[in-house]
Amino acid sequence: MQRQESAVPGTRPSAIELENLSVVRGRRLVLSQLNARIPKFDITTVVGGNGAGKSTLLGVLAGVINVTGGTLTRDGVGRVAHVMQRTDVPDALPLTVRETVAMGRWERLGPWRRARAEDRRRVAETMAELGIEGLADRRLDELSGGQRQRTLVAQALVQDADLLLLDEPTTGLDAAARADILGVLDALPARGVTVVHATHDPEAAHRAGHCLALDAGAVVAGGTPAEVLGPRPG
Ligand SMILES: Nc1ncnc2c1ncn2[C@@H]1O[C@H](COP(=O)(O)OP(=O)(O)OP(=O)(O)O)[C@@H](O)[C@H]1O
Repeated sequence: MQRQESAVPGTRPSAIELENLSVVRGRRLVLSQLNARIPKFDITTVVGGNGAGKSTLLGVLAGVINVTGGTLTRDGVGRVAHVMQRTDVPDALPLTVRETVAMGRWERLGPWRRARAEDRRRVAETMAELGIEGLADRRLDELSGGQRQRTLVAQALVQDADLLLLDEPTTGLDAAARADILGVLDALPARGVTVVHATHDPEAAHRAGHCLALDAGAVVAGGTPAEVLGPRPG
């Protein structure tokens, strides 16, 4: 039986509520009657095996995958930034790290796409936060996987979005890159950002206020990471 979620009095208000949400992709029902909530100004981790529906759920939250049934209610969610799985991003674009991060500001620029001092400041500050300022003039195709991933996270952060969605951002990274990215995410709720982070990494999944476990396109558990995953590893 599915353990469905409902808002418990005293918990943070929801940024997003999903009710009986279904998604068909191709001819396959990939999310089925899903009920879940994403608490505001908190980190929600999404766990589940390969094919459980994590990326599809992020795509729905990003508004790039259409729902087939059910409802999605947002509250106070304006700008959304989405860091897709690294394998879904072309890595041979002839762009530098600085240009790639600066693309995250495009939506904020006026019709002439002229970066203002504030845009340049946010790009520089975010590259420093992710430890890639020394790579600013390197092209994406000259980076390691971990350096490229830091760049993609920086491009999302610089958008100053209300909702940040990340699909397995630490997969395949060394311990330092992983710790840097997770440390940056930890600080976001206090800055008024709601974070949803799909991960296969048990320790990362615990670094959240809320956790959703998916299996075969359904939420099988939702609550605190300890409730959903058991005690923290280590
Ligand atoms: N475009 C598509 N057309 C048809 N089926 C799809 C499509 N994209 C994904 N699926 C199917 O939807 C299901 C959920 O896929 P999804 O990528 O959301 O899972 P996931 O939990 O993110 O998996 P992983 O951990 O492997 O990234 C899988 O069975 C997958 O084969």
